[in-house]
Amino acid sequence: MIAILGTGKMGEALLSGLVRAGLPPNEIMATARREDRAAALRESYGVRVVSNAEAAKAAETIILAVKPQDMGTLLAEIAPYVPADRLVITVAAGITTAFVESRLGEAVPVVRVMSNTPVLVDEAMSVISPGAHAGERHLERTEALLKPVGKVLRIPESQQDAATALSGSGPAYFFYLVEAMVDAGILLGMPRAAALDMVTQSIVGAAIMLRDSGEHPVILREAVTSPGGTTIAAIAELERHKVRAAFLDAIEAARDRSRQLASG
Ligand SMILES: NC(=O)C1=CN([C@@H]2O[C@H](COP(=O)(O)OP(=O)(O)OC[C@H]3O[C@@H](n4cnc5c(N)ncnc54)[C@H](OP(=O)(O)O)[C@@H]3O)[C@@H](O)[C@H]2O)C=CC1
Ligand SMILES: O=C(O)[C@@H]1CCC=N1
Repeated sequence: MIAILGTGKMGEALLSGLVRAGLPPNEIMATARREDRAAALRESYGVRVVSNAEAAKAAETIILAVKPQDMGTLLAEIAPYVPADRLVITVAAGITTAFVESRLGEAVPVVRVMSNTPVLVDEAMSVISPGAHAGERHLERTEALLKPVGKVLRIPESQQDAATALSGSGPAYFFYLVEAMVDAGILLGMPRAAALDMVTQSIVGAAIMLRDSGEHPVILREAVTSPGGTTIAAIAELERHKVRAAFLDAIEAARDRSRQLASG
């Protein structure tokens, strides 16, 4: 039995992935804070929505998917019901395995995961790190859960905040870029729907080339950038506005915010 505690956006994305991967709904439990949310989850996935205590008691694998700010309260609630033979997976930004271990009060195996919302289309990037009491079999169990919904990479926990900033938040940067490019299309007089189509297909095409060609992004960009042409005119403006420096600063700010989150 697998339980997802705090089934919001990320918890539901993981839940839907488990169901798509063929896990029977009667082997999944979910928890929610509001009854309307609980009813919606029951209705959409056919899973049992129960209390946190009930889920913690019954599940061999417990996935903690509340916001970092709610993690202390949730852990205090479930601590009496989590013996050391369980696997606890935390997907919250900034929450360390040590934070979870210290509150569960037993030698509970904890694996920290940072995934992202493309889990909804089986294209997640999930990075995983073991806590003090988690071994190879716990990592393998975590990988088995996450591999059907995307790519999984093991990283040292010291890199989790950076990974949160890069791939956890990453999809938001691309959506933001798409918004900005569509606005540019509107500025140039393009209908919104056509602009969105053009930008979306360009980002999908570019992403697939990047993933499947094995080429470095610089080579791929250079192939688009004709001497004296249109692309270099745009790139000159991006450089003038220090877009690369903005990305470096932005992702560093996200990493710093991830580090702060465990302290509320
Ligand atoms: N969104 C994303 O792209 C990603 C999010 N994450 C991580 O996932 C976690 C959840 O984020 P996200 O899904 O965006 O946030 P949400 O607010 O959508 O999800 C959290 C859910 O937990 C519920 N909740 C809070 N406390 C309890 C409790 N004690 N018992 C039961 N349910 C509870 C909330 O209920 P209510 O609706 O009533 O507030 C909410 O539905 C965070 O820790 C975040 O860092 C990680 C990677 C990507
Ligand atoms: O914005 C956040 O805090 C979460 C963590 C990574 C993506 N979303």
